[in-house]
Amino acid sequence: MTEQLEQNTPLAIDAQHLVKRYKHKTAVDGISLQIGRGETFGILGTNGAGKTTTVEMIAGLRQPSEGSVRILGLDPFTDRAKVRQILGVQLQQAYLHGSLTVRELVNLYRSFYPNPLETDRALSMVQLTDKARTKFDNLSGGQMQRLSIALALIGQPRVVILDELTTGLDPKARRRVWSTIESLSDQTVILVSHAMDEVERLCNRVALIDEGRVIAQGSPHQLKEQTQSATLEDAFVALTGKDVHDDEEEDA
Ligand SMILES: Nc1ncnc2c1ncn2[C@@H]1O[C@H](COP(=O)(O)OP(=O)(O)OP(=O)(O)O)[C@@H](O)[C@H]1O
Repeated sequence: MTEQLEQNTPLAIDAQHLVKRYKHKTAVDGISLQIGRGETFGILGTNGAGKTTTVEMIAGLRQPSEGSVRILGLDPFTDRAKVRQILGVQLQQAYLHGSLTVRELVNLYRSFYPNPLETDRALSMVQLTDKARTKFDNLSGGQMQRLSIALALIGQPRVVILDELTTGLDPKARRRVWSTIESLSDQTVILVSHAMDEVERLCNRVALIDEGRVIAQGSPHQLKEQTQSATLEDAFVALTGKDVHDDEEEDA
């Protein structure tokens, strides 16, 4: 079923004119993204730009006010059960049962997928082998983060959404996670990030989001060329007029 879909659908993600309105705020204001199979696609933007809302709508976790999403041709709302089998998601805050151990959580997530990674392989991939018997609540922030990455990848999903992949990890752990992401073969990755080095290293294409809209899109190299910038961070500042670490309150 999934194989058939992939042959018929060149795009891994086809998001058309996504809008999310809250009572006093339009968080996402007409975002369209077309992401090909096998791409590692970065979503960059300042705090409050609408990145998380966008990927939550793509993942079927937040209902759009307008627009549509297809993941390998499937609608994440109406084809929820099928999408669950082909999609892995790492969100900024992991809502996991704190009294379960790391191994129990990995085994629980394995049970959701038809062809999951072996438990021990998943644990070693994120250097949590020696924490297998530790309860989630007793992990450090970085260990929780690494577990959430393992859980996003456990089902060998065709499409993976990673929101703030390595925020809070130490430099060594970041590099290991990057290698893990680089080793994913033919999976499609959407990476929401503030870290320019991470985006530049991992992503073949990037969308810059500002105030709920895509203001620029292209490879990191193209964005630098377009703005005659030496670094992606400089390109970001040139295109948005903001620093990537600006807070929305400071812009108001
Ligand atoms: N449930 C909600 N109700 C009202 N406003 C919301 C809600 N969720 C998000 N927002 C607002 O929508 C805007 C976009 O939020 P979002 O979390 O998507 O931004 P972001 O780009 O992911 O930011 P960050 O980098 O800080 O995570 C923000 O102004 C936020 O305050």
